[in-house]
Amino acid sequence: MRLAREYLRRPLGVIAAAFLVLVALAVIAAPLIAPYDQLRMDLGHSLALPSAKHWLGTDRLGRDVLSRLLWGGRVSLGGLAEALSVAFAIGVVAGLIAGYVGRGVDNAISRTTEVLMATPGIVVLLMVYGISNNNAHLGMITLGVLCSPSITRVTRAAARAVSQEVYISSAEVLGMGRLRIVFDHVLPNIWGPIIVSTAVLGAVILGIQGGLNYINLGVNPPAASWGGMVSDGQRVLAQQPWLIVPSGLLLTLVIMALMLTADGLRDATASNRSRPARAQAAAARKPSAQAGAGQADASAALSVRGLSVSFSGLEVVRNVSFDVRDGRTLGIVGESGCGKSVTASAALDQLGPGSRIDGEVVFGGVDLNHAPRRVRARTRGAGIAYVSQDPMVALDPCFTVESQLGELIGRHERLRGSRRRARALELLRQVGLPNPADTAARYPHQLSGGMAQRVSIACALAGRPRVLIADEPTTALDVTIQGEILDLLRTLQGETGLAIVLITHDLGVVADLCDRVAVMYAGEIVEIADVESIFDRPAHPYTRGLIDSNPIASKRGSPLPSIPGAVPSPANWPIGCHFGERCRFRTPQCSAGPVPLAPVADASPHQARCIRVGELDLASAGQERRS
Ligand SMILES: Nc1ncnc2c1ncn2[C@@H]1O[C@H](COP(=O)(O)OP(=O)(O)OP(=O)(O)O)[C@@H](O)[C@H]1O
Repeated sequence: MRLAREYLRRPLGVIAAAFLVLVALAVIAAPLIAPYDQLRMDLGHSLALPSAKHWLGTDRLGRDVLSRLLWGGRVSLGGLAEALSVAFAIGVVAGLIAGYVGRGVDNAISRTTEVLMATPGIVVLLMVYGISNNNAHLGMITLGVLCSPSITRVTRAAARAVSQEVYISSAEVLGMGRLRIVFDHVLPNIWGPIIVSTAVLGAVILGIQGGLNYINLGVNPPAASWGGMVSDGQRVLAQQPWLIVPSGLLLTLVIMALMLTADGLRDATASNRSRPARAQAAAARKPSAQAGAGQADASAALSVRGLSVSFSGLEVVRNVSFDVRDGRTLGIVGESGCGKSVTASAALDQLGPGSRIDGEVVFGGVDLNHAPRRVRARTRGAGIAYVSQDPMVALDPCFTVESQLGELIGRHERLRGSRRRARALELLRQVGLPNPADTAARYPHQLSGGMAQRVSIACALAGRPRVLIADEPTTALDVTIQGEILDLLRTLQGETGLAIVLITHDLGVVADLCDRVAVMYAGEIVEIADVESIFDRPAHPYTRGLIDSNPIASKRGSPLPSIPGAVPSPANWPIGCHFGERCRFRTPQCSAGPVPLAPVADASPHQARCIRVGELDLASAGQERRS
C-alpha cells in the first residue's frame, strides 16, 4: 500500500505510531503483565517513589501506579475507541452521503452538523452522565456523536471533490451503480483525509475524556483511569509531586503521539496523491446521416430534439437537434465555449446541480430526458457510452486496468472469474493493445496517453453500447497517436455498427471521420449538413470562417486567417444572430430578432441559421480569400 510506504518514510510519525501500538498492547495485556492488582492497597507504602518493587511508585493508598496505569488504560483507551468508532461511523456515512449525493440531502446533513457543532457538548455530557448514573459507555457514545461533525465535514468535502472527477462521471456514464461507485471509487480516494482527521479527533477525545475522568465522570472509583489518576496526583501534589507525573506524562505522550501520527498521515497522504500524468492529443469518411428539427427520427440510434440547457437560469445551449444513425458518425464542431460538451453531457444526463435540461434525448424509442432515473441509469454505459478527452483523469488511479474493466464487465454482463478476465483481455485486444495481459495488470499512471485512451475506449465498449459519445478523444494525444485512435474508432464502428457522436475543434478530424457535421456557435447549431456539403458548400459565415482558419487549408507564406472577436458568453448573447458581431456579411436585419435554423434549399437536410443564406456564395468566398 503506497500510503503505508510513504508513512514509513517519516521517522517521527513512525516513532509516534510505534509508541501508540506499544501502549495499546501493554494495556490489552494488563491482566498478564500488571505486577499487582490495581486495587491492592498497601497503606504501609503509600506515596512511595519509584523502586524495584514499584517501578512507578505507589499512590495515597499504597496501590501500584504502574498496574493502575495499565488497568486504567483499558478505561481510557477503551472509551476512546468507543467514542472514536461512533464519530467515525456517523461522520463517514453522513459525509459520503452529503458529498456524493449532494443537493437537498447535503443541505439537511450540513444543517444537522452545524446544529451538533453549536450544541454545548459538555452540558450534554454532564446531563447524560447524570441521567444514566455515570454510565461510561453512554457517555462515550454521546461524546462520539458530538464529535462526529468534524469527520462529517472532512468526508463531505473530500467526497464532493472526488465526485466531480471525470473518472466518477465516467463510471456513472458506464452504468455503475451509485453504491458501487462510492465503495469502489470515492472511498478509496478519500481515506487519507478521513484517517488524518480521525487521528486528530482521537487526541481531542482523549483530552476530553481525561477531563471527564478527572472529575470522576465515566469511571467508577476505585477503578483506575488515566484522568482519574491525574486527579489523584493533583490532590497530593504538595506531599508527593511525583504521583502526578506518570499518569500526566502518559496522557500527554499519547495525545502528542496521536497528533504526530496525524501529521505523518497528512504528509504521507499529500505525497501519495499523485495525479496521473496527463495524456496527449486528426483525419476517411462514409455516406451521410439524417438531421433536422421536428419529430425524433425513429430510425436513428440517438435523436436529440430541441435540447436546451440552463445553469441557474442562464441558458448555455439553445434548441439543439440532431440525429445519429447506427454505423454513422456525427461531428459536433465549434470554438471553445460554444456548448459542445454541455450538449454531450446533457445527452448523457451528466449535468450537475443547478442545471436544467429541456427537450428530448431519444434512445431506443425512449425520451431519456423524461424517463425514470432507473431507465436513464440503465442506458448509460449499456446504451450510450462516453469517452472523455483526458483518459488519465477518466481512470481511477487506485486500481489496475483489469480491476476497472472487470468491474464494468461484471456489471454489464454478470461475468465472474476467468470468464470476466477473458472478456477484459478480449476488449483490450479489440482496442488494439498488443499485450493485453500486461496492460491489464498496470495502474493508469503506468500507461502512455495512447494506451490510456485505448483502455478508456475498452471501458466504454464493456457495455456493448449502441452509441458512443467521444468528447475530443484525441485532443490530449500527440499527432501520431491521434491518427491511431481515429483509426481505432473507425475500425470499431465497422465491427460493431457503433453510432458515434464526435466532439472536436479539429476540422481535419471531422473531414476524416464524420458523415454529418453540426457546427455550434454560442449555444446554437448554426449549420448542419453532410460532411461534403459543409466543406464544399458552407452556408453559414461562421462555418466558412472555421474552414478558412484551418491551418491545413491556408496558403503557405500568407498569414493564417482567423475570425476576429470572441464567442460571446451566454449572459451576453445578442437578440439576433449570435455570430452577428463577428460576421463580415452582417446587415442591420441580422440583429433584428432570433434567426431560425432553416433548410438552405427546399426540404434540404442541409440547414443553416443565417438570414442571408440565399444570397451569399460562401463556397467561392473562401476560394477568393485563399487565392
Ligand atoms: N457547470 C456549468 N455552470 C455554468 N456554466 C457552464 C457550466 N458548464 C459549462 N458552462 C458554460 O456553458 C457554455 C458552454 O460550455 P461547453 O463546455 O459546453 O463548451 P465547449 O464548446 O464544449 O468548449 P470546449 O471545447 O472548450 O470544451 C460555456 O459558456 C460555459 O462557460
